[in-house]
Amino acid sequence: MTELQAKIPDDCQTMRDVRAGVDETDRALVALLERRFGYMRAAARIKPSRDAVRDEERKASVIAAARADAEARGLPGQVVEDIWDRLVEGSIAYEFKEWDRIRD
Ligand SMILES: C=C(O[C@@H]1C=C(C(=O)O)C=C[C@H]1O)C(=O)O
Repeated sequence: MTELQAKIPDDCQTMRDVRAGVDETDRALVALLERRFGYMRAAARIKPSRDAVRDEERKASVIAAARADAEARGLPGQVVEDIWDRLVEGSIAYEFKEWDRIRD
């Protein structure tokens, strides 16, 4: 990942500073999503059965870990849980598409 240039939040003095920080952070998050979706393509390649794509037990554990991590950092747990629910559902949909695509 490229190095971050924007001011840290506590050093921001203007909305220009804030928005530069938000935009830079968003680009970094999307780069991490690119990596995470790459693991979904790997899972689609590795899982032998289509039935294994959706794993509810793993989904619950991934979301609980994100929530616990967020709360330990002083972030709102419910917000992070909701984001992760959407992220994992989107990941599962992506993994299904990929599973079908490589076996067609
Ligand atoms: C990548 C996996 O496939 C799915 C995607 C998950 C995720 O986005 O974290 C979690 C559970 C699975 O339903 C997996 O089984 O670990």
